[in-house]
Amino acid sequence: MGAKWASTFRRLMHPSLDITTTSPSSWKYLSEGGATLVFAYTGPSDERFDQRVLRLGKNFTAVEDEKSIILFQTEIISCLVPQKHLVHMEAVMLSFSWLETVSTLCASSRPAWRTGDIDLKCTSGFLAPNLVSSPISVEIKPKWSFLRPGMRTCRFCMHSSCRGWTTSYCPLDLFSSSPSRMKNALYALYDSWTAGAATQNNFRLFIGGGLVTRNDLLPILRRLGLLHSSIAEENEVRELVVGSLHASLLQPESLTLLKTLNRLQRTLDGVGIEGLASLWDKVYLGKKTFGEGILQPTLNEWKSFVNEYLEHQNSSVSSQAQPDEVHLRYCILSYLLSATFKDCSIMIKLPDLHHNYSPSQITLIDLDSKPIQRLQKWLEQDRNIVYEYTVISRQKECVDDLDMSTDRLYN
Ligand SMILES: O=P(O)(O)O[C@@H]1[C@@H](OP(=O)(O)O)[C@H](OP(=O)(O)O)[C@H](O)[C@H](OP(=O)(O)O)[C@H]1OP(=O)(O)O
Ligand SMILES: Nc1ncnc2c1ncn2[C@@H]1O[C@H](COP(=O)(O)OP(=O)(O)OP(=O)(O)O)[C@@H](O)[C@H]1O
Repeated sequence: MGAKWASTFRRLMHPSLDITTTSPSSWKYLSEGGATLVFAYTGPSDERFDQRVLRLGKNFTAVEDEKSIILFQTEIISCLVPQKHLVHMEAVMLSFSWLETVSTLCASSRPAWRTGDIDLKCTSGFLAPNLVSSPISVEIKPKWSFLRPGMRTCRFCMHSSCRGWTTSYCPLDLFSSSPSRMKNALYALYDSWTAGAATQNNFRLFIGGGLVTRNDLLPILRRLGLLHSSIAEENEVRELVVGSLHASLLQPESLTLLKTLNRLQRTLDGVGIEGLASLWDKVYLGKKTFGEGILQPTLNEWKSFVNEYLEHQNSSVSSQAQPDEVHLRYCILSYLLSATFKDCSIMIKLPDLHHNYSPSQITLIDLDSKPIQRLQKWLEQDRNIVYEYTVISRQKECVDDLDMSTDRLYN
């Protein structure tokens, strides 16, 4: 056991911060996803909590415990993504009654369509830096950034069409490194956000530390003095937000991060879910259904996997092609990790709306490991998406500029 790992582990097993010493009302509901709820600290100044968020797991979801989540990020994800684009997380102690009060207090702030509640039985949660405490921050959940071999339409565009979403956002534009295509992607994200599709979660705007809707946007920008008095039209605000975001994503650091995310998603996807299912059949010869009896990887297994993956990446040696259990396990872990990167979000702190030159900050969040039991769900989901999409008469052609030649692993 390395010294760094041992000290991380000790801190995780014995979180020193007891959050129940703060008032539950000091934690303001900020946002949520399918598996967690996130609260911002708004209580009396306290250096342990100022500018921090608390992330709490939901019940009825297969979320790993906080210690495993943190170790997965500090020991595994940090080998693949530069630390400057990751949040530092810290475990904190919780109690049933404290969580119960937080749950009651936040009920009216949550979107009606979101299911699940705080898991009251959790004894620890985690703190992370508040990435939306600056005047303006944007969250983009970019989703799958590459075209699967043999496909003409990307997974996101097929999926949104099947869900009846009206959006022209295509992740391949966002990841293209082409300024004009990236700008189109940002306009598309912004426009579907202003169209008010509540369940579309690819774009969120935070102003003054809170989530805003299209209706709040102008008044809040004015109230916080973030808008020149000459700006009166919503369309002008659209130009300012997209322009500022565009400038921020065109900075070398942002472009490199987008390339890294694209390459991780693409290379870890490996043989794809169909390829994985057929590899499974070759190994088990019909004796086990896809994913049956499979165990969540341990931290050590993840470490070995990442080492092997990085070796293959740097030497361009492809993984062993024999259909044996070891190779199958490698491909499964690879796919599982790709699922994490396909579902993460990018948080961008914008300096302001009127100056596009100041440095912004770009961070990846939601890099938890996915439950291995989802393999069968992913197979069925992808088959359904492709099946439903193939009956559509006017299929979209997404453009994937695969150019990995200039994109080296950062480490
Ligand atoms: O399957 P997808 O692509 O729809 O992704 C799910 C997301 O749906 P989305 O397409 O972003 O609306 C879904 O997001 P929402 O709950 O819709 O915001 C979750 O992120 C889900 O992962 P988890 O349950 O939090 O581990 C995601 O599930 P996984 O595919 O990561 O298992
Ligand atoms: N460090 C942070 N600072 C500010 N806001 C955050 C932070 N971490 C998460 N959030 C907000 O909370 C939301 C939920 O967090 P997160 O994406 O980690 O949860 P999740 O349940 O795993 O999401 P999903 O269902 O999309 O996988 C994010 O979409 C974001 O809006």
